[in-house]
Amino acid sequence: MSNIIFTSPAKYVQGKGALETLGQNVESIGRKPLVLSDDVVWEITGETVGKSLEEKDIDFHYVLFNGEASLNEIERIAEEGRNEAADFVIGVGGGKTLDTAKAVADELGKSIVIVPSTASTDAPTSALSVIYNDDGVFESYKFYNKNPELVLVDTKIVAGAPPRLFASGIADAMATWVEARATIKSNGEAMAGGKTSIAAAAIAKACEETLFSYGHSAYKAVEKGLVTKQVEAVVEANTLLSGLGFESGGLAAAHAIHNGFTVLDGDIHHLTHGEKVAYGTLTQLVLELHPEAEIEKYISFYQSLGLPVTLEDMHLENVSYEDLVKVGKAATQEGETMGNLSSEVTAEDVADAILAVNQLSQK
Ligand SMILES: NC(=O)c1ccc[n+]([C@@H]2O[C@H](COP(=O)([O-])OP(=O)(O)OC[C@H]3O[C@@H](n4cnc5c(N)ncnc54)[C@H](O)[C@@H]3O)[C@@H](O)[C@H]2O)c1
Ligand SMILES: [Zn+2]
Repeated sequence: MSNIIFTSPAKYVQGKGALETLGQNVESIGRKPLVLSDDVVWEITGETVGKSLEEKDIDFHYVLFNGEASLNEIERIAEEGRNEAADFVIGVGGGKTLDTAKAVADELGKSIVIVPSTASTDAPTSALSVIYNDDGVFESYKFYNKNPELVLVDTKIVAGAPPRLFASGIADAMATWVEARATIKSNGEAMAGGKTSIAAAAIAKACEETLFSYGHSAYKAVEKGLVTKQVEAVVEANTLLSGLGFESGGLAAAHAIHNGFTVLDGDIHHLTHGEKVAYGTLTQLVLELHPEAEIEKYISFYQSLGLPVTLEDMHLENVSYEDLVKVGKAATQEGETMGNLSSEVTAEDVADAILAVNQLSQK
């Protein structure tokens, strides 16, 4: 019997204006960080990051992120880190920036500090990256020995990001309990490499409860750029609860189907990670034979957040059955987390369930 494994970052800080405390929170970690961020995010955060680090005499080297969490991009940035003798890495941005920053830190053998600029995924807390090829097709999960040293979330910045990203983070987080529950039921293994602890299960469950309670009002607040108590709760659910809950709780069909969707060409590539996960979650609920009323509760919640629940929403209204079987093949391939739902699910089962979600959502 394998062990229970629970893993987490050393420290999590969240609040309005938290970015101003970056310097004081990292001064014990190192003196010369490589800071990775794309141009959009750097425009929003660069001045505060710079000021906060300079206050503590921390001399940083900024590198512009090019947009894909690919092995080529990781190698390019790691090379800069070596040349600059960086002694730790700070990633500032969305999921792809953060995943790349984690991989760079691992290459350099240094600590990683994560500053999410959006609550769009549960990437911040985990000790893994999702790696794509340069064209954005899912390639693999890359695992590390250690979680981030620090995750620091400024809710003012996160709430100022496009509401679509916030809704995407809710979708990623809604998958957490659905997938952890399946992993527990099948006695599967979580991403952390062991069985699900009571702690991880409780966190995953609290994640879903928080989102059903406050997700919609938080989304409405973010549409107006407000940081309410509801927003704080949902940012915590999207980031901390979902992050701990998926990594130590387990992924199953929803994320395997998300990864499957990335093999398709076309407009689906313009959807966010969370949007594809939303449809994957509904597909998992169908595969699990949940009562219609239960699935409809998820569908209407997603609809209220502008998340995709039909094939048309997914830009797949003209998709062929063969292409859906391709998605199913990728989702059920050896090593995919579909095994945490059941090892008996076939590519055709996935294709049929994707179509069944579309039918349920038309009602
Ligand atoms: N490692 C993990 O544990 C894990 C978990 C979940 C998801 N992921 C990965 O995360 C990635 C998806 O991340 P994502 O959805 O954040 O997308 P992303 O990183 O591709 O893009 C985010 C976009 O939002 C913009 N942005 C970020 N903050 C902003 C702000 N405050 N204001 C305006 N624009 C802002 C960025 O410039 C960028 O264009 C996928 O690759 C997925 O596989 C990883
Ligand atoms: Zn995810």
